[in-house]
Amino acid sequence: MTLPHYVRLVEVGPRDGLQNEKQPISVGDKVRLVDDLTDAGLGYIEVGSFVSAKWVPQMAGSEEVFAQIQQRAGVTYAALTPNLRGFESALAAGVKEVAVFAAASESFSRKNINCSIKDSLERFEPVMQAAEQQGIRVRGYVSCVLGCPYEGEIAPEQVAWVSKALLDMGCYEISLGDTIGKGTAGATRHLLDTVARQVPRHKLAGHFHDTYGQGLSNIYASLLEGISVFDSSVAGLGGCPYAKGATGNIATEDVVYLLNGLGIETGIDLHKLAAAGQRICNLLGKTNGSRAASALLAAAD
Ligand SMILES: CC(C)(COP(=O)([O-])OP(=O)([O-])OC[C@H]1O[C@@H](n2cnc3c(N)ncnc32)[C@H](O)[C@@H]1OP(=O)([O-])[O-])[C@@H](O)C(=O)NCCC(=O)NCCSC(=O)C[C@@](C)(O)CC(=O)[O-]
Repeated sequence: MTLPHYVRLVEVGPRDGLQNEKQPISVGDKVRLVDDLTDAGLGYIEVGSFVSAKWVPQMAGSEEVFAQIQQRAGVTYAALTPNLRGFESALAAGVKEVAVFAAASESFSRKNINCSIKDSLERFEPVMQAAEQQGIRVRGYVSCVLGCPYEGEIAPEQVAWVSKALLDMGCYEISLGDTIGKGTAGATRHLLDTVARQVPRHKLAGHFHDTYGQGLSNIYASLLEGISVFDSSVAGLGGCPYAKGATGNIATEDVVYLLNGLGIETGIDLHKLAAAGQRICNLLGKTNGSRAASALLAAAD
């Protein structure tokens, strides 16, 4: 398998990265992060989510964040919407692309969005219809594709089934989430091989959390399987409120460093990205989760 010439990165730091933070983060600080990421050359930024503030308090204020960010032409600024109410709020905030999120695990689905997988797909139907009417593209997420914090192993066939359901519903791309970061390169290849029988590879994206330190190798395994879209989080921020112990996504800086080494184009300025990641880490009082950024910043001192 030849590697792709271009990889599209979906920056999920402002959403997946910040949603799990315990301390309050001001709208201004979220806006600054998104603007820094735009300036670093990210072409797709998941800015926030329109979910219940009781469930995920940190995402309250997404409307204000959308109102205040400096949107650059050609960059996609997206939001998560779990139901029609969320979609309508996103629309009112001027959001041009949304994502719905399902799970391959029944238990995780109930913990995360308080309903079964089947009910979640039914909830997404009106979102899909409204989005089509408004000309808004919808991305689909599937969580727990390489393991569930409540059920353990998840059959790849189950992931394929949920992914196909989202595709058939109208999602233009399906992001496969290793929510607990337990997957290995071997498991990733096996998963992709199974899912690709139901969903074409060019419609799949990889969303790897780095809990077990396997994120980069899972991305490389996915590249070998013909996947060219990856979600990542600046400075490796994040976790999942419904997956105990899960760390952030693989750090965007580390992915860019990997891709640069493979001669794969991303259009991202690694130095600006590293500075953006360090700025938000300083603000949160966190250690930078990107090895590449930490090394670059230390070398520049
Ligand atoms: C889906 C619901 C709302 C169902 O929540 P529910 O309690 O089943 O639904 P409900 O309709 O009974 O609503 C409960 C309350 O929420 C309100 N509500 C209802 N909808 C909305 C909305 N859109 N925006 C704001 N408020 C809303 C509604 O008005 C009501 O308010 P109350 O009457 O109690 O004051 C809830 O479970 C929820 O918000 N869950 C959030 C889950 C979440 O954001 N999880 C993290 C993102 S997913 C993720 O991180 C995984 C991913 C994508 O990164 C991939 C991976 O790594 O695996």
